Amino acid sequence: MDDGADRAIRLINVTKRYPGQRTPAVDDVTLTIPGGEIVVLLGPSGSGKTTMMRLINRLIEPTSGRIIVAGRDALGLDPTELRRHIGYVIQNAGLFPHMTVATNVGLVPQMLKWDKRRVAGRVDELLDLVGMDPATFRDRYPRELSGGQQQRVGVARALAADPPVMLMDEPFGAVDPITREHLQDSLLGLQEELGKTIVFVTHDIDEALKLGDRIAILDQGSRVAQYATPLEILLEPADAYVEQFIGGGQTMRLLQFSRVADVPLQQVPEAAPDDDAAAVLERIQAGRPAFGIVLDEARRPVRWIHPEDLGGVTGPIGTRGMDTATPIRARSTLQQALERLILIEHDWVPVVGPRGAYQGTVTLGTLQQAIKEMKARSRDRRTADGS
Ligand SMILES: Nc1ncnc2c1ncn2[C@@H]1O[C@H](COP(=O)(O)OP(=O)(O)OP(=O)(O)O)[C@@H](O)[C@H]1O
Repeated sequence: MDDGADRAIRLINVTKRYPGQRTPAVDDVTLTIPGGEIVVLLGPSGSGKTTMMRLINRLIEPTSGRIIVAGRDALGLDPTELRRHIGYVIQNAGLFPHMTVATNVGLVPQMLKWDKRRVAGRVDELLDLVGMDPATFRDRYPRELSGGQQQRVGVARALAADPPVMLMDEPFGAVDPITREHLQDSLLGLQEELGKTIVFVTHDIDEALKLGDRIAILDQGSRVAQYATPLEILLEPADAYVEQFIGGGQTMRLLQFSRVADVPLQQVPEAAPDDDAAAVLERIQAGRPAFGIVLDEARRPVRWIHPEDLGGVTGPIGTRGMDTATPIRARSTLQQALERLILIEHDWVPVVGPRGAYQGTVTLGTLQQAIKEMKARSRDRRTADGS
């Protein structure tokens, strides 16, 4: 069974002291990055994040300590061999300006002496994967691309030899906020498909919360102030340093990255257009507030239905009721649910899962309750720990 252990990265008592520097850039750091996860290194300027990345792919050597990549001692491997197992993406993509997109993306396969046709096939496949049409983009030069497109090409290049490990050093730091969101979403989509071990460096707490399966919050010398899931960091910051990093707005952040799928949804009576009006009326009258949802034969939400829609009606309910408007997906964040609730006329939104099938309903009350419970659980845990 693959539990990710063979793709993990381990830093064991790693120290890096640059020549002539009084304090080490990385000071006795021990950290395990589990295989198949996105681990975000979050820390202020100068905390040694880039140094850690460069140590992992052996662009620089540690002063002391051990680094294990995918089960092998990185220091015992030939650096070129090691870098074949590690994709590296940096800010501004680091594309070679005098090479076309195709040449940039195909660099590593070419180095590995793949034949021309295989390289070309792989380049097109990768451009597709990062959402760029190969026919449009393969012969362009980096200067003929937007910043976001350059980043996508940078990601494609890093994925070229299908490395199990990806190091991403502020890859989206230099693009506008909207492009940045798109790039983050497409990274999450890619990761769902590829399951790489990804180390991702950022200054931005929101980016860290959105992307990280775990986040390592670093202080000077890469001291690990806290290493935990986004939820744990928000609910139980380890110390004042971490608290200051999270800043205010803890509740907004909980809404921002918690998913609708993770909270208990309200269940309301369900009906089909063929159901008998009197029977449906009886079922929905019992609820508080009294309403139900009409689903089509694929369980997709169609209409909300209230007692006043059904008074005196005989036979099937047919098209009575009010359109549900667009449902939200279970994968949406609570913040997206809140935004939808504020924008629409009624106070509830249907939630759908795969193939648009109805799963439950979200209301302002659902959101309020979910946040209260998250906070209470964390308080209880802290009390139980005696901390
Ligand atoms: N080649 C070098 N020679 C000497 N000192 C260096 C070198 N590279 C980095 N440093 C120092 O090591 C420390 C950590 O630098 P590093 O670039 O790893 O930090 P960082 O967390 O990535 O910062 P930023 O977020 O600003 O990129 C800094 O104090 C920096 O000045």
